[in-house]
Amino acid sequence: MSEATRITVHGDEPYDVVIGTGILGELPALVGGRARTVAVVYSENLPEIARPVAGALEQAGYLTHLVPVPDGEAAKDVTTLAGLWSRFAELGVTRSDAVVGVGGGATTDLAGFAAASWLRGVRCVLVPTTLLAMVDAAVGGKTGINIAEGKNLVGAFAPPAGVLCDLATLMTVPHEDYISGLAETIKAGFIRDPRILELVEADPAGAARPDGPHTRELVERAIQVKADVVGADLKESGLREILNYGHTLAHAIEKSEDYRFRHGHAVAIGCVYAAELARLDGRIDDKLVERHHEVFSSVGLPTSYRSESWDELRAAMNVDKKTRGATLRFVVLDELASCGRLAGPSEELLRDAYARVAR
Ligand SMILES: NC(=O)c1ccc[n+]([C@@H]2O[C@H](COP(=O)([O-])OP(=O)(O)OC[C@H]3O[C@@H](n4cnc5c(N)ncnc54)[C@H](O)[C@@H]3O)[C@@H](O)[C@H]2O)c1
Ligand SMILES: O=C(O)C(=O)C[C@@H](O)[C@H](O)[C@H](O)COP(=O)(O)O
Ligand SMILES: [Zn+2]
Repeated sequence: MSEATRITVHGDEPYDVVIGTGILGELPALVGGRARTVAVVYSENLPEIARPVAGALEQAGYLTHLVPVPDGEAAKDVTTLAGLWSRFAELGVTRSDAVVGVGGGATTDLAGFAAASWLRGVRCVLVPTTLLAMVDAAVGGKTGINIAEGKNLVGAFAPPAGVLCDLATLMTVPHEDYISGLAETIKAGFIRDPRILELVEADPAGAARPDGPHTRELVERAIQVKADVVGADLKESGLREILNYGHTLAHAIEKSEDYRFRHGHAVAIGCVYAAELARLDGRIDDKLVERHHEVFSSVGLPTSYRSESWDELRAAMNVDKKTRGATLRFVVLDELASCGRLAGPSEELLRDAYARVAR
């Protein structure tokens, strides 16, 4: 057990992200005293993590029910969501009760939306178990599911009541899923906290392991970036868009690949693409673009992607949530840790930048 760090996310209803090792004992306080019944929604892949979570709640006196959902991205669909609503009805989850979501970002996105939509909103505490979910998905209140037309197109802004990041759970995360989370961590470095980039660059192999020397600092720094941004702009009216760096192409790749492509891997490619766009638009120099290629590839993330159809990928980008009317908008860097927007880029620019990542 290690001493926990608390990062408060400010806003109308502030909440804490609690970070440490062996800190399950902190969970009941996050769930709070009002709830009696707690539905623990967890990925069916993770019973060994979900059972102790439920145990800690039972010990604290809650009537606790384990509610498994299919693993990973496949669970972020309307059928699974409807199944959760029915289960909550059976279990008698009332407005004063709570949902606890346990798993990677797919599970926390789903559990968060199920809680936000059940009875128009019940208390939700998230226990992220992947690096990606800790540094990004579980913090900030974006919840939702995918539909055939695009990624996360149905959902709600519904901040959790608390987030518990037990770093011990990271030890069993498959390597490819771990580095997928590193992509969002590195993204936070480019948009806001370059110290993250320095830590990764100094020891890429260490950064790519959950027991690396700087894991906790990387997690805390990335969560701090997310907390600062969503605390200032929950509903993405401006600043929050920077967290979407790399995501315009990333979500198009995920959709084209039927959501069987890891989110972080797509984000790494998307960030390189955004850097290439910024270079072609005269905003950043070759060195900063090369830094993107190097830092992502140093930890084993992809920096190139060739689609069978550029037209399909290009069309998929239109449903990006930053699009306004017919105007596609990208988050780009004007310099390191300073973001601008590229609105309505020409088709030629989009294709030229793509040629540089399709190598
Ligand atoms: N809401 C947001 O702000 C936000 C931010 C970033 C990403 N996301 C979403 O998060 C999702 C990606 O999350 P992810 O990368 O965590 O993927 P994921 O949830 O699919 O989990 C990846 C895999 O890791 C396994 N796993 C999880 N924890 C484990 C553990 N401790 N030990 C062993 N295996 C474990 C899961 O069973 C799964 O097979 C995407 O749907 C993405 O859109 C949301
Ligand atoms: O929190 C945000 O805001 C983000 O954009 C973080 C992203 O990493 C995340 O993948 C998010 O789910 C994307 O949101 P979307 O609105 O583009 O679906
Ligand atoms: Zn993301």
